[in-house]
This record gives sequence, structure tokens and C-alpha cells, in this order.
Amino acid sequence: MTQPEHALGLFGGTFDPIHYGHLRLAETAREALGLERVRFIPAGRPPHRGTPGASGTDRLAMARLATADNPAFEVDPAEVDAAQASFTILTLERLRLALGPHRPLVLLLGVDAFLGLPGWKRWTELFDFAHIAVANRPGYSLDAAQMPTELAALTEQRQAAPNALETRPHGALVQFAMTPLAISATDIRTRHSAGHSLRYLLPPPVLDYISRHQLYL
Ligand SMILES: Nc1ncnc2c1ncn2[C@@H]1O[C@H](COP(=O)(O)OP(=O)(O)OP(=O)(O)O)[C@@H](O)[C@H]1O
Ligand SMILES: O=C(O)c1ccc[n+]([C@@H]2O[C@H](COP(=O)([O-])O)[C@@H](O)[C@H]2O)c1
Repeated sequence: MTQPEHALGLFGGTFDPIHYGHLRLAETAREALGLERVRFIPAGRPPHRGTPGASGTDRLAMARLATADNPAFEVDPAEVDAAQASFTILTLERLRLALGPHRPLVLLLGVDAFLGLPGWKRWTELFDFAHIAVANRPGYSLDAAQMPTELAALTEQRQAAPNALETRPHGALVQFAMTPLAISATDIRTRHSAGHSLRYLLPPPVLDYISRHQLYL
């Protein structure tokens, strides 16, 4: 009999720059959802937003610096290296092909990203490749009454307990609670360009990278 495979967390983002909100989300997901590892996937050309303030190379470098001290974290450069826009469905197709049909894959999203799901390319097919796990974020609510109808319907249909993630490779929707952190990359960029301190919002090696490379001025 084959052993069940451990779940892999997939965490995509523009990470412009990566901050403690991202890192805490990933660490909480790892622990709360029993993930073996979390793979950070910086978007090369993120859909549905303008060109990031830092290049893909810089955002990838910062993600590597931020995650280097956590043995359960890894960084996937594929979206930064790709020529095309970073559509999540294409990334999931690629990873499912590479990792085989049995491994549980868990796409990690903050609730703001989840609320935008109906605008994503082939969004209903995401569940054919992965589970989705949603974290709280200050300022956003998962209240069904405030969701687009199609998202509320999908939530009702797919919602499962976290222990469902290990029992099948894809298809479940779960929520998990992290310590609320009102940190955003937009706020970090704005503070920095105004000459304000970024200390304690992101890891010191990322702070150092931003200053050495004169980003977000
Ligand atoms: N403080 C936070 N708490 C919970 N989730 C977060 C937080 N910051 C980012 N996320 C989640 O991380 C993922 C990547 O987010 P992203 O890289 O766009 O960061 P951001 O801080 O929202 O950036 P920006 O302000 O540039 O939009 C998304 O799923 C988002 O919901
Ligand atoms: O696939 C899509 O259509 C799609 C649309 C918007 C965002 N995404 C992905 O969602 C993740 C978070 O996006 P963002 O803009 O909040 O950093 C990132 O991995 C994006 O590539 C994906």
C-alpha cells in the first residue's frame, strides 16, 4: 500500500516587498494545516495590478532572504523566470504535473485575495488542482452576505475542516486564523518613499536589501 503524501503549501504573491504579514501567514498555515513545507512563488508579471515597484529579480531575492532561516520554507523562481503573466491556474497545472496526482497541494490566500477570486483566469478550475486555505486579514471579512454570489456558493459547496486536506489531493476550501497583522506592501512602499522607518515590519535582511538597492524611493 502506498503511504499518503504530505501536503505542500503554495503561497503566491507580488511580494513587493515581502513582509511579516506574509511570513506569519505562511508559518501559521504550516502549523495549523499540518503542511510539510510552504513554497513561496513570487509573481513575475502579476495579473490585475500595475507593474510592481521592484523588479522580479529583486522581489525574488528579497523572498529568498526573508525565508532563508526557515527550513520548511522554499522559494520557486518559475513565475519570475516566465515570459507570460503569472496566472495561478498555469502554475498549478505545472506543479501538479511535476509533483504527481496524489500530493495534497494547498494554495494559501489572504481573505482579500480570496474575495477577488471570481476575477481570476479559469478560477473554478483551481480546485481541480489544489485545495485553497484562506487566512484572515484586518479590514476584510469572509461574511457570505458580502461576497459575490458565485463565491458564496462555492464557499458553501467546498468548505471543509482542515483535516480534509490530507485525505485528498485537491478540492477543499478551509479557513485558518492567524494573529491579525495590519501590514501591507503598499504601506511599506509609501512609508519608505516618505523617508519613514520600516523597522519591525519586515525582516532585517530585506530591509538591508531595500536600502542597498535603493528600492521604493
Ligand atoms: N498582513 C496580511 N495578512 C494576511 N494576508 C496577507 C497580509 N499581507 C498580504 N497577505 C496575503 O499575501 C498574499 C500576497 O499579497 P501581496 O504580495 O499582494 O501583499 P500586499 O501586502 O497585499 O501587497 P500590496 O499592498 O502591494 O497589494 C495575498 O494572498 C494577500 O492576501
Ligand atoms: O490567476 C489569476 O488570474 C490571478 C489574478 C490575480 C492574482 N493572482 C495571484 O494571486 C497572488 C496574489 O496576488 P497579489 O496581486 O495580491 O500579490 C499572486 O500569486 C498572483 O499571481 C492570480
